[in-house]
Amino acid sequence: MLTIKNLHAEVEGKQILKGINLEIGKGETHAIMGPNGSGKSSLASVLAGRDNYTVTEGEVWFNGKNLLDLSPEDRAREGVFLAFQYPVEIPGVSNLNFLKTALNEIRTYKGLPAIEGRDFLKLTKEKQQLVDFNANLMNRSLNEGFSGGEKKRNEIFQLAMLDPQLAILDETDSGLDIDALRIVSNGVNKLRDAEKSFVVITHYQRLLEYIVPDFVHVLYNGRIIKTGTKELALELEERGYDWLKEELHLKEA
Ligand SMILES: Nc1ncnc2c1ncn2[C@@H]1O[C@H](COP(=O)(O)OP(=O)(O)OP(=O)(O)O)[C@@H](O)[C@H]1O
Repeated sequence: MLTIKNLHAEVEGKQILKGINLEIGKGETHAIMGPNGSGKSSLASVLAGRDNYTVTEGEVWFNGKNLLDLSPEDRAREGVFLAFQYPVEIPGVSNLNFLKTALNEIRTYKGLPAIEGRDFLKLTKEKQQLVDFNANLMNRSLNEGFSGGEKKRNEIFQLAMLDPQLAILDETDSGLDIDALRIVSNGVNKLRDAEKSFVVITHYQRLLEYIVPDFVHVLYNGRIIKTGTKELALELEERGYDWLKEELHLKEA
């Protein structure tokens, strides 16, 4: 479903991604770990199409389409979803209106009619219960005044509502209390199925005890330097990243 080949990207003239290769199959969950500044969020941004990044080399294919040729909006309509590390507040736009507009954009793109008000409310209730999202937050302005954890939980609610094929979760666990971490992880697990793929960016192995990945990749200085299974995350938690640099004879970033 997603193939990344030799992806290089820069921001403000600085090379950040230096040859990423990654293959994500349908229904798979991949975790991306790596030291601060290694390029994890940059990879998420490039996949979502943030315009301050310039792709200088490489290819990204999503379900047979050249993702890099598509606008950020069309990537979202095609089924790529990014849960932000720092979700933005949009005062004056209610959470529900935002979701209805986004959902209808996707439906129109797929040639489907706009969702009926009644069906939308039914879907909202169903998904709100599925991911255990506080109903009171749904009518408020999008993320305005939400606590850090509420914003992260809202990202998962949006994910449930929009039902993308590929969800990229950028440090969704940061800022969550212990209960919220479990709730958010349960929400993600309920959304996992044979058709949907997840890329989970995290610093902590703890999250991967809840959302068990099929693969764990280590991103270092703009490249994936090691791939393993969930045991690799455990090893990183115990040993940090320095041993890997030594093992692979890598220079400092
Ligand atoms: N707009 C920008 N201008 C200049 N440098 C940038 C910009 N955005 C990102 N960078 C740099 O790109 C590098 C990679 O950043 P990125 O946020 O992708 O790392 P990360 O692996 O997600 O880090 P963290 O774990 O700290 O979130 C960093 O050195 C960062 O300073």
